[in-house]
Amino acid sequence: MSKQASQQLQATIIAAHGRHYLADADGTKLQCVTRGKKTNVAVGDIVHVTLTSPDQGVIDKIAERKTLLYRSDQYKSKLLAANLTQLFIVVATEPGFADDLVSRSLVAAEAAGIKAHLILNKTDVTESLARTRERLQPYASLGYPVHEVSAKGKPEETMAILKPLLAGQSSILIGQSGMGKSSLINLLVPDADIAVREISAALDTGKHTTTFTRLYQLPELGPDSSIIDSPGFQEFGLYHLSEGMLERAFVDFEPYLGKCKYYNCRHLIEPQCAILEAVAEGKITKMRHTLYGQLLHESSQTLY
Ligand SMILES: Nc1nc2c(ncn2[C@@H]2O[C@H](COP(=O)(O)OP(=O)(O)OP(=O)(O)O)[C@@H](O)[C@H]2O)c(=O)[nH]1
Ligand SMILES: [Zn+2]
Repeated sequence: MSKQASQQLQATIIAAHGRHYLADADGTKLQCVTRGKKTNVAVGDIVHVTLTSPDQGVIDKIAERKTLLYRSDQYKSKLLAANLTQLFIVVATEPGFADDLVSRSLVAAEAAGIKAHLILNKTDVTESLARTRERLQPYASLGYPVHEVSAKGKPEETMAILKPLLAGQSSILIGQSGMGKSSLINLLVPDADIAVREISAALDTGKHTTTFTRLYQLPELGPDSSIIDSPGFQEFGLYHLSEGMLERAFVDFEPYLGKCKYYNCRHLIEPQCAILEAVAEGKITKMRHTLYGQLLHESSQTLY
């Protein structure tokens, strides 16, 4: 009699907390750990798991990723999610949103090869609607779609707008705290709260915290439809982007790249720089160029 081979399964990582992961293998939830001290697994990863008990396993292999979204600080980069096809930045009429965070999210999406959209929530707050629309105009001009919704005021209309956008896609919602991200998730995933409690228990996060990224399948929108909810954050560090990646992640720079006098132009103070000329002519906004300069500076500060 041969010893029974330990069973291997393919699963999707649906939540991560430190080195503890929760994976979904055709509906069965598996608590997983990595071998050694590796923390290179992201929510959305397709993994091969060797079972150590009916609901526990070890991650042996990560399948090749289609995309990988990061953020980073000076010291390390952090995997946000794998295999995304699109990213939604949630902003609201109230409280006000930070342009810096929106712009950084757009740059991160471009660098990862992920389509980016904006969602303007709380359109029922009419006092600040016109002003917020105005603030979003520069992003719409860059070609990023802006979808107006009201999770609390018009839940059905909101669902009707979002569902077709999410069908067949792997999406992530990101945004600052208070924009209504949880309200949108609760509309799209009615039992999200229960799932969060289950995940917290399985990952032993200690309390019913929502400070972890988690993936929800959206089977009613067709196969391969899922949405990832990430904790609200106030910063989006992009220290990991190289200079070459940065200039390409600014869609508004595209028509001018390769047209500077110096092939290695950094577009900061160089003479006959096509980007600086476009800024002077108002074809690239000062806000975007300033952010580019800031990100270039950050990318030179990495300690890893
Ligand atoms: N007026 C109005 N308020 C909304 C709407 N959507 C959400 N809110 C409110 O905005 C507040 C924040 O909503 P949440 O869904 O908790 O926001 P969040 O972005 O998940 O915030 P965090 O949980 O802090 O990350 C709550 O008081 C919601 O009731 C909306 O469409 N209109
Ligand atoms: Zn230049």
